[in-house]
Amino acid sequence: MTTRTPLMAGNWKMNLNHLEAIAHVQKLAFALADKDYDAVEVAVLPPFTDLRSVQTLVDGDKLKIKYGAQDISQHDSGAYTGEISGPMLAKLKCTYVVIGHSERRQYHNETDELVNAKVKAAYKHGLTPILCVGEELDVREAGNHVSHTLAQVEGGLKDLPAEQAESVVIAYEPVWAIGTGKVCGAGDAQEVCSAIRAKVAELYSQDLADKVRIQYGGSVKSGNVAEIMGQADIDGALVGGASLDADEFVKIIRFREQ
Ligand SMILES: O=C(CO)COP(=O)(O)O
Repeated sequence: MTTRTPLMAGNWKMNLNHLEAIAHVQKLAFALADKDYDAVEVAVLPPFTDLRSVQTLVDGDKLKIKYGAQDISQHDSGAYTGEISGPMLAKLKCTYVVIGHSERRQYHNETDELVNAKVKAAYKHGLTPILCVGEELDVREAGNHVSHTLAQVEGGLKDLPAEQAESVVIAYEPVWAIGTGKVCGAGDAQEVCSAIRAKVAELYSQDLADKVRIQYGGSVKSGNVAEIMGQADIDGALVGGASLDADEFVKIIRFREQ
């Protein structure tokens, strides 16, 4: 059985300017410094405009905190006003990039085809995708949450070679649980996450599927993280709102101490 290091990632969404980002990462680093947190990988996912500042801080102070972006263009360069490319993110030494977040699917009409192109663009430039999948409320109420989510997994990973797929992070984020305070029950989240792992095994192999980290996201807080992390197929959390409060995010990172 492969041991997967949990990944606790803070998706800041469109919050914190670059000065606030510096203060926030310093606070996190300070709070995490007194104890070893090697057993958990920690990442922040700030807006693009903060990345250079976060990089300078992480590099300068040799912090173990990793960072990444919230989106990537499928193109390497060219006339794509407002877009940010893989080479630009790689130059900033980003480790991760969020791809296909439900807010981008919803407000920017991102399709599985585009998400798949972005996943490939990330790997082309040495970035690890955090591929977001998950159903809307009506889909869950109709009982189609598993098939809907698995179709997104299959679409996002289409034609991706095994050497790349084995390092992908998949974030299961039921849309109805994002920012609503309605956390998906741990058992319900496990049901979908185990189905995601089975789908990855079907697409590649059981061995590869055992290496892939699957996160849960949607109203994760210090009060519910331990139960979520207690599930066999949940290897971390993608945290929105609660990651903007450094003390709360540190409690989430230290879920084992609860
Ligand atoms: O969308 C999310 C993380 O990507 C979850 O957001 P909340 O934790 O604010 O519900």
